[in-house]
Amino acid sequence: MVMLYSDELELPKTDHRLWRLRVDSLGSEKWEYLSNADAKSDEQSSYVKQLLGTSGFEEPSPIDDRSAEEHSAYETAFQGARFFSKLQEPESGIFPCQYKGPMFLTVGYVGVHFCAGVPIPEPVRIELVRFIVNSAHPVDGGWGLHEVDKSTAFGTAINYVLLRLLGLPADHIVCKRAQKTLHRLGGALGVPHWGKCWLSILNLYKWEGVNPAPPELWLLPYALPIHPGRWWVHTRAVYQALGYLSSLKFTCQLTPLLQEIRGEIYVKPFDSIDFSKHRNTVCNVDLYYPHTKILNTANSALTFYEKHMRPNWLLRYTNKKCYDLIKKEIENTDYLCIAPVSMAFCALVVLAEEGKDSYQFKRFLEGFKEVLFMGPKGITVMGTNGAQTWDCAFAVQYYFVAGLAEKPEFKSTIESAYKFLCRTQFDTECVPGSFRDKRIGGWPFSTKPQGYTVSDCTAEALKAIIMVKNSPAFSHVKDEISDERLTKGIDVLLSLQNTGSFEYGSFATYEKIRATTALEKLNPAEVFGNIMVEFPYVECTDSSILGLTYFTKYYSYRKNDIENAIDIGIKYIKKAQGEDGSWYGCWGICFTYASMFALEAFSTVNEKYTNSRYVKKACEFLVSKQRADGGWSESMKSSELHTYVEAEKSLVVQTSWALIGLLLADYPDKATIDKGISLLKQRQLASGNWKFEAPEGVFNHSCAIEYASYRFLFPIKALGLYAKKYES
Ligand SMILES: CC(C)=CCC[C@@H](C)[C@H]1CC[C@@]2(C)C3=C(CC[C@]12C)[C@@]1(C)CC[C@H](O)C(C)(C)[C@@H]1CC3
Repeated sequence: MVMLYSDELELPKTDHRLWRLRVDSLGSEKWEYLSNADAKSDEQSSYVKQLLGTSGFEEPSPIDDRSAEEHSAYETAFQGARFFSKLQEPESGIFPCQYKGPMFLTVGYVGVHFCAGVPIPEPVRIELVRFIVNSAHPVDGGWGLHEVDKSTAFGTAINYVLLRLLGLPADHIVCKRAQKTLHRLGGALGVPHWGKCWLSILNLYKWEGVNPAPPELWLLPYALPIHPGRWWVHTRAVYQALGYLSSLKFTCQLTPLLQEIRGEIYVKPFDSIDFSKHRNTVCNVDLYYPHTKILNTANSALTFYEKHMRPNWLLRYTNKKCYDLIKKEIENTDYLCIAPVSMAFCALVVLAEEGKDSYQFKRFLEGFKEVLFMGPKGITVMGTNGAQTWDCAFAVQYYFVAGLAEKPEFKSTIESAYKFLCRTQFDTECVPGSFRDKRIGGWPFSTKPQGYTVSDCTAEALKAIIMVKNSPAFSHVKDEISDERLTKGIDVLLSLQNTGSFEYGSFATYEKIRATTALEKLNPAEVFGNIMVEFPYVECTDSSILGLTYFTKYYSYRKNDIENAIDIGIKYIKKAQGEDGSWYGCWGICFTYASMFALEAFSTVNEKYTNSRYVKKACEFLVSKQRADGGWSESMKSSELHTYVEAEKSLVVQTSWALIGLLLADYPDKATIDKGISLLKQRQLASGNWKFEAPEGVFNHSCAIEYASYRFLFPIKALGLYAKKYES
């Protein structure tokens, strides 16, 4: 076991044998801490034992005593699948994972509890502290936007405040180091917009120093491109609630503890600061997307309007409208809201409107349990309430690709993941007036109650389901979902393709692109890129094509529409290819991830290395990045800098992505592929596990996020494809 920083410091730790993960049939994941007595009659699941390293996890026995290199690719995939199947929660069918990385989400959970005066359960408090301490930068003791980032003012200020609110004294070594780093970065005045909002909510900053997020935007005619109903769903959701909170200058009561913290996070005395002068102060280290001139002008005008012109009646009217919209969001997502950032802001709005003892606020407190996730380093708030649908869809597909799905060892893994996918399809529409599209037939990224269709999640889930439905080995469950329901999925998918004036043929994430990307000029978040409107994403376009092409193999429903959609989708991908043959990926790291998806999409329309110049160029790009040890290793820096940057050493997931691309493209040089395959074999432990190496995912160009299942899913696929092609 690695010695964690929190252990070195002898910080309190809970008894990891007492944690249980409760998963319901719709995939909601909630951690519980039991008493010793209760724990005796309630065994930890296999997943939890493995994750927390408590005793009793039964590792698969080694294949035999030959060395890793001597095993075939098929045997390696098989062994990997044996391990991975043990991480499935058998009842629900999901593969839980601590979907962690971002370091700006826990403030939502702690902030809401603090504002409402609701105590955080002691075991959770202890583990929240551990997680933050264990994620501190090893050199300077600060925190960044995400776990593997350099220290920034945002990360350091917010996580410092959290540690203090969670009970760590200011003279604790962890706080002292962090404070020093924060001061070196100029103190909390330099935190970006969302950080300023949180600090203001916590009475540690003043709202007059925060750029406006006027709720009045909701009163504009929808025809205007700037109407928030046209923004990217996440930004829309965050600013809807923030508009309400900031316009009311929502803030919690000043306590002696807060007064102390006020004295710790700035480089000068709190009372001497004129906050109104710091709306645009952002620490250089934090800045990813600087303000445009037009944003600064708009902010100045709006600040003037809010201070001198906004009538009270108008504010009351707009906030009522905002609250109505928030209530709709709550109803559409069963209190989860689209993701934890907006969830916390919405919880505060509900606290303000309905009070701490209301049913609605209590539901939020319950809902928060679903985004907290325990791990060996402690507890953190995840990027979403999990990655359930996404991981199940891949698991089902890749076991099939590798020829494993129908093996007796794995039939129950596939059956329960498939049933989960069938249960997760949307069967209700959103409340009218929510600015949401039709969703019946679609699939989410996480769970059905979360309620948001994602294009590629719909496509990948559809594909996985069709595989099971058409496999004779699973004929007994083929009626779990009707063909008609699949056609509804197709309807949703087709409805998501951009066929208007924006980025013809592409797919975005949750909705069609609703306004020009020029709106990005008004991006106020400072630390993220591409957040204002939906964008054409190559990965989403590729996955959607995969779903559509696979569907046409078995069904003739809307044949012409689908063929046309595939055709314009492929054309879009060709147009989006970079000079060097690669594509920039937005949700995985980075050029390797996107190039794999593109090559897979091409392969389904029979464009391969020998007959397509696009494919040939993409293969050449990938091959040019192979390292001497046969592996690939793209770094998170690629996503930030938009140019290929290599990490220190070859990585299992990166290597798998590159290999999958090359294998599906029928890249002719087997020796190149062999070298990559042997790296995957060597990196596998005898149990079938592959060690976690580096975050695999990313969002908004700047924030890394971990997909814990990828280190199994993609090697299994790569090895399986190889075995099918080269091993008889
Ligand atoms: C800027 C804000 C609001 C931050 C909160 C975090 C969310 C925006 C992130 C966390 C997880 C996240 C990266 C996700 C996605 C969108 C943005 C999310 C929800 C999607 C659904 C986009 C489409 C992708 O292909 C894929 C399905 C992989 C991801 C999954 C996670």
